[in-house]
Amino acid sequence: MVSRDGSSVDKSIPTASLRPGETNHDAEYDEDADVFLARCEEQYGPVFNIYKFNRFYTVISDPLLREVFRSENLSFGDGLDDITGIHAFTASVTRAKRKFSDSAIHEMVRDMVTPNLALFTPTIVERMQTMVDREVGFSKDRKFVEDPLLFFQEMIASAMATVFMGHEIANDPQVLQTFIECTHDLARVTDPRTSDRRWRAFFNRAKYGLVNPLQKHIRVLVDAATPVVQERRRQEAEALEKGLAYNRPLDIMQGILDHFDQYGVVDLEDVCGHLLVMILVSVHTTSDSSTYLNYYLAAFPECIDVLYQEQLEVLDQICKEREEQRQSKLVSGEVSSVEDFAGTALDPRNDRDLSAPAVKRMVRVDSFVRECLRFRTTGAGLPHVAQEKVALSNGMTIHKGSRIIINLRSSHLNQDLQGEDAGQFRPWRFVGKSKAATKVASDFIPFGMGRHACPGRFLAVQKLKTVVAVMVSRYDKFEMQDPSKKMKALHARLGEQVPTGLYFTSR
Ligand code: HEM
Repeated sequence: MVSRDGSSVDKSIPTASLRPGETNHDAEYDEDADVFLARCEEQYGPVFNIYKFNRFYTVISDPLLREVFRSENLSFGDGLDDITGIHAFTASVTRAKRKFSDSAIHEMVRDMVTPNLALFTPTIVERMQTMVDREVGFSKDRKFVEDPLLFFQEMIASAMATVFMGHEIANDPQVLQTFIECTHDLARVTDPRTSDRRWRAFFNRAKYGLVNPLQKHIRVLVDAATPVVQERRRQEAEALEKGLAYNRPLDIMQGILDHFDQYGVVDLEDVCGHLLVMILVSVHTTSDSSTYLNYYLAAFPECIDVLYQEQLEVLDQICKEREEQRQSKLVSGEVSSVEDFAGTALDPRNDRDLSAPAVKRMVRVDSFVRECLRFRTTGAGLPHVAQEKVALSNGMTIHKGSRIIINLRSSHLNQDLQGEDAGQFRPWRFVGKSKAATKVASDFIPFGMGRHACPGRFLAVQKLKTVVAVMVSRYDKFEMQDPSKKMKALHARLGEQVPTGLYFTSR
C-alpha cells in the first residue's frame, strides 16, 4: 500500500500501527495530533509513515527535519499543491503561470518588501489604527466583535493594499474589497475543513485550470491602477524634461514596473497578476495570525499590561533621545529654532509614533509573538513532495514522488530545544535570548527554513507586533465570548473557523 500510493518505498521506514478496527490514522490524529505523534516517535524514532487524509505521508521529526528544508528536491509548494491544487489557483493570474513558490515571487518580496519595511511602517500603523478606531472604537462598554477574523482580514488587507499598490489605489473601496475577496477565495482553496479532502485538489485544479474566477479581481486592480500609472509616467517624464529627480513612489507596483525585465513581467495586467499572488500569500496568513494573537491576549490577560508598559517605556525613551538630538542641533546652530523641526525626521509631533525602530525595541512584544507562533504550530504540517530521490543522513531514502510531512511538535514541543516547560505558554521565553520572531531555525519553523524560508516573515512579524502594540494601547481587557473554547482558540490551525467572538474593553 505504501509504494502504490507513491510514498516512500524504503522498507526500513516503519509504518505506524493502526488502532483496532481503524483503517487509517485520521481519527487517532484528530483526537490529539501531538499525543499520536509522540506515540509514533517513541515507537519508531524520527521517521515513520502514517496514513492520513487518504494519503501516505512519511513523517520527518527533529533532528532530521532540517534536511527536508535544506533539500532542493523536496518542495513545500508541490506538497501544498498536492493537497489543495493551489498552483492552478495562483498560476491562473500570471502570464508565466507562476506558482506562489516561484523564485520570481520570492525575489519580489525579498528585494522590494523587506528592504523598505521601515518606510512602509508608518502607513501600516496608520491604516491599522484607523481601522481599529473605526470598527472597534472607544466606549465605556466593552465592544463585541463576533468574527474577529473578518475584522483582522479587513485591517491587514487595508495595510497591505497601501504597501502593494500605494495610497491612491488603496483608497479605492473596490480595491480593498478585492484584497478581502481574494483572501476569502484562497481560504476556500486551502480550507482544512473541506469534507472530502481527497477531491479538493482535483476540484480546485479543474476550477482554476479551466475557468478563471480570479480574472474579475485582476480587472478591478487594472482599472484602478491604469490612471495612476499614467499619471506617474507623466510626472516622471516632466521631471526628466526639467532635469529634476523624480520622486519615485515606494509601493511594490512601482517596483515591479521599474524592473519589468528582471521579473519577466509583460504588461500592467501581468503586474496586477503578480500583485494578486503576493496578496494571496500575505493577507490570509497574516490576518489569521493577527486574529489568534488576540485570543492569546484574552487567554493570558496578565500579558496585556506588561506589553503596554513596555510600549510606554520604549516611546518615552525615544521621545527623550529625539529631544536630546533636537537640543544638540539647536546648540550647534545647525537648526535655528524649534519650529524648524516641523516636517523633518525630528518633528516633535512624531515622537510617540509606532515607528519601525520603536517596534523593533519592543522585545517583549517580539517574544510574545514568537511564543504564540511556537505554541500554535504543532501537530504535523508543511507537507512536501519529493521531486527526486533524497537520502537522509540516518540511511533512510525518500523516493521520488513520496509525500513528506513535518512533525512540528518534535520542534516546538521538544524539551531539548525549548526547555523543560516546552508544553507551557511562556510569553517572555525569548526575551534576552537573541531569538527574534523572524529568526528561523530547527527550533522555530512556522515560516519554514532554509532557502525557501518565507521571505515575507519580516513584514509579517512587523505587522503582528504592530497589531499587538495597537490593540494593547487601546484596550486593557480582551475576553472570549465563550471561554470554554479557549483550548480550541489556542490551537486552531490556519484557515479554521474562529471558535468564538471577542470582547474588547477600552482603557
Ligand atoms: C504569519 C504570516 C506568515 C506565515 C506563517 C508564513 C509561512 C510561510 C511558510 C511556512 C512558507 C514555506 C517555507 C518553506 O518552504 O520552507 C512560506 C513561504 C512563502 N511566503 Fe510566507 N508566511 C507568512 C506571511 C507571508 C507574507 C506577508 C508574505 C509576502 C509579503 C509571504 C510570502 C511567501 C512566499 C513568496 C513564499 C514562498 C517562498 C519560496 O518557496 O521560495 N508570506 N510562508
